[in-house]
Amino acid sequence: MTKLIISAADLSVSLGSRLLFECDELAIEEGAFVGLLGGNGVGKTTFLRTLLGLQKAQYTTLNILDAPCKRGSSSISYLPQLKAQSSRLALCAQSLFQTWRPRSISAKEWQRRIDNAIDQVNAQKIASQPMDTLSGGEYQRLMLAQALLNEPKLLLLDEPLVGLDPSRQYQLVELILHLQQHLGMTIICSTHELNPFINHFTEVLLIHEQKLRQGKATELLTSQTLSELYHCHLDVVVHHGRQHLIAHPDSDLYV
Ligand SMILES: Nc1ncnc2c1ncn2[C@@H]1O[C@H](COP(=O)(O)OP(=O)(O)OP(=O)(O)O)[C@@H](O)[C@H]1O
Repeated sequence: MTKLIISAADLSVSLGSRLLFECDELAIEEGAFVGLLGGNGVGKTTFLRTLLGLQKAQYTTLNILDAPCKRGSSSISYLPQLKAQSSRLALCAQSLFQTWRPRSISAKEWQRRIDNAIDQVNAQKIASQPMDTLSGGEYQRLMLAQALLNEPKLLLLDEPLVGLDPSRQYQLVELILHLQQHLGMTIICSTHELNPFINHFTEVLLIHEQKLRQGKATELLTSQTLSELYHCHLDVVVHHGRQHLIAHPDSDLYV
């Protein structure tokens, strides 16, 4: 039987008196590649923060990696959403990553992990450059390297493709697939950029009308479900054996 990485029951998350989302049951299996989808402001980042133990939530069960959800698990890594002016650091990534060595890991082992993570995101050339001089896409690649330093079992990605050109987007998707398929990581990825991912998600979480819903990618990544989710006419079409999402902005909006 496949192991569950996340299991939750009766989960609900509110900010003050405002309910963001709730769900009866959630079960994410080890090795899944999960797309976390929903319109702006529905609570995707808040859901990821909930898994990290950073956001207060109500639940009867919320287990992650066989233990009750808690803050600071070294088996979970998080790549936050890139925001303008994210970096004011004059340090380069190599030096910055050195400062994050946990006491339990030797300097030699940590340096091996740093080199490995930087190699994985193909960022050797920019790892010695001050972080505040990097382009948005370069910065994002190094932040992904940072998320790999702990060799996590669960990787949470919040809009990882923002700021990347189309070629870099597809390269990053290839890297994420490598982490999932060859290193066995379970990955939850919030995104508004569906086309680079649509053929690869195995599972989908939708946040819509304050409900968090889970399903197989084949069941939920359909024209109807996505059109309802984003309140506009979207078609999932197959071209050369691959799915693509096409928007029809001039058609009547769904309400
Ligand atoms: N600290 C906070 N205080 C008050 N409201 C907050 C706080 N953090 C988030 N919110 C609100 O909670 C809602 C959910 O925010 P969240 O960032 O989780 O949405 P999201 O689905 O990730 O959005 P987007 O797709 O735009 O990134 C938003 O309306 C946001 O304004």
